[in-house]
Amino acid sequence: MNNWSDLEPELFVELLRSGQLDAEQIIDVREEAEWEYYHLEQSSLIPMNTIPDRLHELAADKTLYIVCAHGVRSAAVCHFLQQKGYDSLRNVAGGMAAIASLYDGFQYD
Ligand SMILES: O=S(=O)([O-])[S-]
Repeated sequence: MNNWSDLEPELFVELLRSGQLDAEQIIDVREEAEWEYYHLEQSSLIPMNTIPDRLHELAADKTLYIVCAHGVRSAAVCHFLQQKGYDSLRNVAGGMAAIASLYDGFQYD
């Protein structure tokens, strides 16, 4: 059974705007260069390939919103974290490309 689900970017941006999410909850799993190109202030950069070594940095008691560029890597990370026992995970569908456009009209790619 899946312990994670996709979250539509519109709903994610609503949560973001309402100030309900903190940087500990928004995990950006892209690479550093992608992060430098565009990122959300209130997010944490933990590139996908570093996740296995950095599990201790992930809050186990909060819902985690996993983001990447388009939602592919983040889905893989959700799958991995589920196997590690995390049970409140959201894969933000469409990734930063969708979020950037909805949140501040930025054309990501
Ligand atoms: O970031 S991505 O894996 O969706 S291209």
